[in-house]
Amino acid sequence: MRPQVLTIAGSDSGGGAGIQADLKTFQELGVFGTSVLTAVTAQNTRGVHGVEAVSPELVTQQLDAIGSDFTIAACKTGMLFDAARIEVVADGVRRHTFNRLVVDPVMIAKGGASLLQDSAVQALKTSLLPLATVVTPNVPEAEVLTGMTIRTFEDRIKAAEQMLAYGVRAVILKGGHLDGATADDLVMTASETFLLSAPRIQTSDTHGTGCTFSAALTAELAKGHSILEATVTAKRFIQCAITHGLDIGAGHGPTNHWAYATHEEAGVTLESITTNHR
Ligand SMILES: Nc1ncnc2c1ncn2[C@@H]1O[C@H](COP(=O)(O)OP(=O)(O)O)[C@@H](O)[C@H]1O
Ligand SMILES: Cc1ncc(COP(=O)(O)OP(=O)(O)O)c(N)n1
Repeated sequence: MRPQVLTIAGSDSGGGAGIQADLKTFQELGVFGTSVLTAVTAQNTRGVHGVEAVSPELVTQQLDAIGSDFTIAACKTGMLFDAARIEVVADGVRRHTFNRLVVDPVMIAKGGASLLQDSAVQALKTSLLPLATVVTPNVPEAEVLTGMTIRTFEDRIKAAEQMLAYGVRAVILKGGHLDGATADDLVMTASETFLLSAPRIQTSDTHGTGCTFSAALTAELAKGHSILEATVTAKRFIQCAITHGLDIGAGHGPTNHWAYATHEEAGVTLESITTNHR
């Protein structure tokens, strides 16, 4: 039987991010995708033009519909909108024992639109992160979660250590927003730290990179792979998807969810890092 997975996220009408990116990624990686919608955005490659949240009651009904009928091998969260939705999602994850949980702490879209209310950050930290197997912040999201300014490599290590202390099993601090010839993601568990790197692709077509990466990670965890194995495959998936972009729309275009199946991936490396933490 195919592993069944769940994404709890917002809809991107443009199809490059959110629920749509997650389901395309699940399909490409051979797992059966289900979804719980938290919000609907009117969105295209140019930006977010409108947002409306789904009621907490309907979020709960969706979670219960999935949890009572499917065997969810892994689950991810994306856009959660506000503290009320975070609380019902955390409650549903607990009640239905969705054990392998990837939290992509989506806060701001590439165009600058807010996808999470500022007042929801505390709920994210105290209600959802303690349930998470992996949290996958980009640098601005990690700054909000830790209250730190992240500039140097040391800052990234300290921020990841702080986020581990929120109760997650692993932190992937993504480097898409940094400069440099490579896009480097810091991967930290309680016992090990790694730098996962790939050549940085010069493109503005990076809409939905974070959603796609976390969905690929979720799919691979659902297949029973370790956090590290799943992370490496997710990096390969997103590297192919960015490298072979689709040039759709006039703004930040979507990545190519088909590319992993049809192209060789080149250049992903994993390096063990020695740090002072346990
Ligand atoms: N231009 C790029 N070239 C190669 N990899 C990239 C590029 N931009 C982002 N990535 C990678 O895509 C994944 C998502 O990261 P990021 O873009 O930082 O997330 P988000 O979409 O949440 O801001 C990470 O593995 C990151 O290193
Ligand atoms: C509905 C919805 N969810 C999430 C995002 C953000 O996606 P992300 O992968 O972080 O990509 P960018 O916004 O950085 O392109 C979104 N835009 N919409």
